Amino acid sequence: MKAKAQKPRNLAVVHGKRVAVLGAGSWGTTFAKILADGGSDVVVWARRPELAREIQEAKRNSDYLPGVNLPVSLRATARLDLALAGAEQVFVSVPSQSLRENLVAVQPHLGENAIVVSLMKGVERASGLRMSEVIAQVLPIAPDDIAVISGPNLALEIAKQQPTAAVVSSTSLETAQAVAMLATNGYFRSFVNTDVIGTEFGGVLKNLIAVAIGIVDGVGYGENTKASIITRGLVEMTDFAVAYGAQPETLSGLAGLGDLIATCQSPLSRNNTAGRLLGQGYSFGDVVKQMQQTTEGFASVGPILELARAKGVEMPIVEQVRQVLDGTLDPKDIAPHLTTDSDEPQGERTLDDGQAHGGAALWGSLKRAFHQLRNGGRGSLGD
Ligand SMILES: NC(=O)C1=CN([C@@H]2O[C@H](COP(=O)(O)OP(=O)(O)OC[C@H]3O[C@@H](n4cnc5c(N)ncnc54)[C@H](OP(=O)(O)O)[C@@H]3O)[C@@H](O)[C@H]2O)C=CC1
Ligand SMILES: O=C(CO)COP(=O)(O)O
Repeated sequence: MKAKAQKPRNLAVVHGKRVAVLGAGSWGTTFAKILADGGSDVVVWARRPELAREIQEAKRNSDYLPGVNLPVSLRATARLDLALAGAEQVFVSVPSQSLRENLVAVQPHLGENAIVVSLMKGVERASGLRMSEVIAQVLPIAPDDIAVISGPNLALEIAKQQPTAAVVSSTSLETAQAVAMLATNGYFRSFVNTDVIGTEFGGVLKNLIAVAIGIVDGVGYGENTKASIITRGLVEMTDFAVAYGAQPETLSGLAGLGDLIATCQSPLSRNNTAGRLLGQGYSFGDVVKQMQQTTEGFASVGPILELARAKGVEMPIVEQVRQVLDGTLDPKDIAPHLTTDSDEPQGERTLDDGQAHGGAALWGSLKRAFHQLRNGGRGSLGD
C-alpha cells in the first residue's frame, strides 16, 4: 500500500508580538531565531555594538554561531532602552553571575505588564538563588509574570533547525502558555508546567553531572563509567530538587533527564568540554582560560553543595567534581566513589524504589506518552 503523504507540520503562527532577547551569545541569539521563526517581532540586545551591528546588518553572529543565517526579520541593538521599548515578553540569556547587574539596568525600561523569562541554567554564587528568584528580587514584577525555559537545547543544533523540545515553567499556567505560544515553531516545541523549581534546578544540576562525564571521558574511561554516573547523577539531581520542593516527574522529563542526556553526550556542551579538559590533566585555571563561552557548572558547584548540605542531601558525584576543580582529587579517582563514603555495601536507590518518589511519575509519563502515540500524537501544549 502506498504511504499516505504527510502534511508538512509548521506550528509557526504569525502573531507579530514584540519581544526582546537580552544577551547575544550562542543561546540568546539562537532563542531570538526560535522566536522570530515562530512569528514574533524580535529585538536582540548585544552589549557590544559591533556584534549588534553584525546581527542587524549581516544577519549573522559569527562569534557564537558561525555559518548560521539568522532570520531577516531579526533586529539587534546595543541599546537596552530600544530593545525593551514595547516588549511584551523579555527573554534573558546572560551568564548567571551577571544577571543581577543586568536587571538593575533593565528595570527603568521594562514595560508595565511585561513577562520576564529566564533562559539561564545557573544559580547566583553569592546568594545560591535561582535565576527566577533573582529576577523576583530585583524587578518590581509579580512572581506570576516570571517564567523559565529549560530542556535539551544545545544552541548550535537548534540554530541549524534540528528539532527539539523544551519546558516553559511559571507559577502561573497562563503565563507559561503565553510564553510557550511564542516559543514554538516548526523545529521547536514548548511544553508547559508550573514546577519552576524542578525545571530550573534540572538545568543547573545537569551541568554538574556533565562536568563529571567530561572528566571521566578525558581520563579515558568508557561507557560503563559514564552510564553509572548519568544514572546515579539523575538520582542526585532528583533528591536535591525534591528536597527544595520540585515535583520528581519534572526531573524525569525534558528539563531533567532529557537535558542530562543531551549535555552528557554532546561535545557541543561547554560543561562537558570543560570537564574533558580537566580529565586530560589541565588545571582549573587553564581550563577557565581556554573556555571562550559560559561554563555555568563551574560557578554552581559551590552554592549547590551548600544548599545540599542545608537539606541533608548527599551529592557524592557533585562533591567529587568540586574536589577535582579544587585540585584535591585526581580525576581518575572520580568513578569508583559513586554512592557514599560508607564501607558497607549499599542498596541501590533508583528512581522507582519510592525513595526518590520518581517511579510512579516516570511510569505516569510513559503511560501518557503511549496514550498520545495511540491517538496519533494529538495533544495540546502542556499535555
Ligand atoms: N548555549 C547553549 O546551548 C545553552 C545555554 N543556556 C544558558 O544560557 C545562558 C547564556 O549562555 P550562552 O548564551 O550559551 O553563553 P555565551 O558564552 O555563548 O554568551 C554569553 C553572552 O552574554 C554576554 N555577556 C557576558 N558577560 C556579560 C555581562 N557581564 N553582562 C551582560 N552580558 C554579558 C556575552 O557578551 P560578549 O559577547 O560581549 O562577551 C554574550 O552575549 C547560560 O546560563 C547557559 O547555561 C541554556 C540552554 C542552552
Ligand atoms: O544547556 C545546554 C543544553 O541544553 C547547553 O549546555 P552547555 O552550557 O554545557 O553548553
